[in-house]
Amino acid sequence: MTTHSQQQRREAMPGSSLQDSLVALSGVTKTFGAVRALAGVDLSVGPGECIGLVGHNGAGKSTLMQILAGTLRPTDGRYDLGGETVALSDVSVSKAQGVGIRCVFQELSLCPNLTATENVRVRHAALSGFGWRKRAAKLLTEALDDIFPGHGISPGATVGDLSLGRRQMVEIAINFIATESSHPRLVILDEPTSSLDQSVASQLLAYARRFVEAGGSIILISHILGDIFSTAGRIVVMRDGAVVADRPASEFDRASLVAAMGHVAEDDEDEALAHAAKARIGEPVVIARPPKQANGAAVSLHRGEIVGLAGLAGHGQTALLRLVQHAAYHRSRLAEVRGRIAFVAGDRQSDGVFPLWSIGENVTIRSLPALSRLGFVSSAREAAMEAEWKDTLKIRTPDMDDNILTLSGGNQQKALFARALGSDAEIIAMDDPMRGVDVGTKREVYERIRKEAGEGRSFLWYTTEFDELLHCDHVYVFREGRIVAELDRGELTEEKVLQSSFDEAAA
Ligand SMILES: Nc1ncnc2c1ncn2[C@@H]1O[C@H](COP(=O)(O)OP(=O)(O)OP(=O)(O)O)[C@@H](O)[C@H]1O
Repeated sequence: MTTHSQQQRREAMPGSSLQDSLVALSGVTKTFGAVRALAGVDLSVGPGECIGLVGHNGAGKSTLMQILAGTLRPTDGRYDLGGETVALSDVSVSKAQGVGIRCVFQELSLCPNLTATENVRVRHAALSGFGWRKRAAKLLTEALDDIFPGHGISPGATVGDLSLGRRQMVEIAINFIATESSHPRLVILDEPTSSLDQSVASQLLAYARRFVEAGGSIILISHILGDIFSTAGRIVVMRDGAVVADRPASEFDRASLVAAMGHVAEDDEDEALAHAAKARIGEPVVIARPPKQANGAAVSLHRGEIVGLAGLAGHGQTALLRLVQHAAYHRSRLAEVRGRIAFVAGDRQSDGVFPLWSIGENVTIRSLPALSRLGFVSSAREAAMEAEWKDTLKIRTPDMDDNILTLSGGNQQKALFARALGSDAEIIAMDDPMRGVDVGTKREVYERIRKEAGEGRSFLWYTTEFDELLHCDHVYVFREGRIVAELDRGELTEEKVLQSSFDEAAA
């Protein structure tokens, strides 16, 4: 832990207190043009440590990790690897990898047109020569078996054909592979559970604990505070580019951690839990039957309702949302949609963000007809909409004209929310949209969804987080592409959802 007194000692005896650490940063700053992403950060990581790194969207967590992993150079400060100071101009991925630092980034970095085995080869150059394919496949399968028992992933599968969750599992496994020339000593996991369903996420966190017990180090970034508390021995809190707390996890509870991040402590949780399911009145605005459903069951959504789609990831929920979206514009024998619909993508990289456009353009694109007069888009109205949503969802940027990719991951997701919520759509379909969104913003979005549902908007919401289902009026649990249970708000429990998700007989 980098306490104040350690800091003073470090200043008195340069380098001495850093010698035991695998990697240590002091006074590190990073600027991107006018944006100061890091404002003098100290962080050291020793062997056998699991550090939970938390903070609001745009606090600087990913930037800090990119510096640790050598993919970004600090603007200023000091960078020590294995007790040796590295000149800032020499900070590089190969130097960091040389001491065993690996990073699983938030935006997946596998090559989609290669197989999982070939991606292992890309990451581990040592796997070359005769028989590399066999060796790489074996190492990958062993790592997957160790971390995600029962994963069902074939090493010969093309990555682009795998679900987002499975791609994430391959990416994680690749980073834990040890070869003759390289062993993982510090693995950075930047929101690793955001695309995994709960049972797979638990496997990963259990593996992380075993890795740390065996002397390895982990930095875990997550907005799911339960993940942090169950896994980290030490918690580092970042706010506006600075570390504002760095203490043993046992010294925090949920409320003090949320407060340290700068969010208002939550006291309104019960409000969500207490609300009763809305009575279903009139005709549904959406009715959709999964293609594999044999018994006639269908998802129905009424005006002003929040309907949740639950179950393990990849069991047909996203496919149903796509079916509904398609049916809004084309005739379909499986789905009927009465009303304008907007979609909030979960896989923002491939489905949501227009990467060459500005933040503002990404927000307003769905609303251009409403912002136009006599066929011309009014730039004043466009700017007003951008300003309103920047403020409402606290999108952290100095300028909405900046490219969308300059935003942190969570802030990109907020822009997608703004696009849908700010549009004139009567129905909002959401594909596990809260991935990577910080605790404070999530609460504001939940509140907004409930308020808008109260005013008549309808929400069809696929989520992998059980707590989010508590905001729904009705929940449909999916398994193997079919609806296997329908639960009213009053009868919803985590146990029932899990039971239906796994129960063979239920199908
Ligand atoms: N390439 C870039 N160009 C301009 N600004 C950037 C760039 N990368 C990051 N930033 C800015 O740096 C700040 C920190 O971003 P960072 O991604 O580190 O945040 P984070 O804490 O990881 O957020 P999240 O929880 O949303 O992932 C943000 O204001 C972001 O907009």
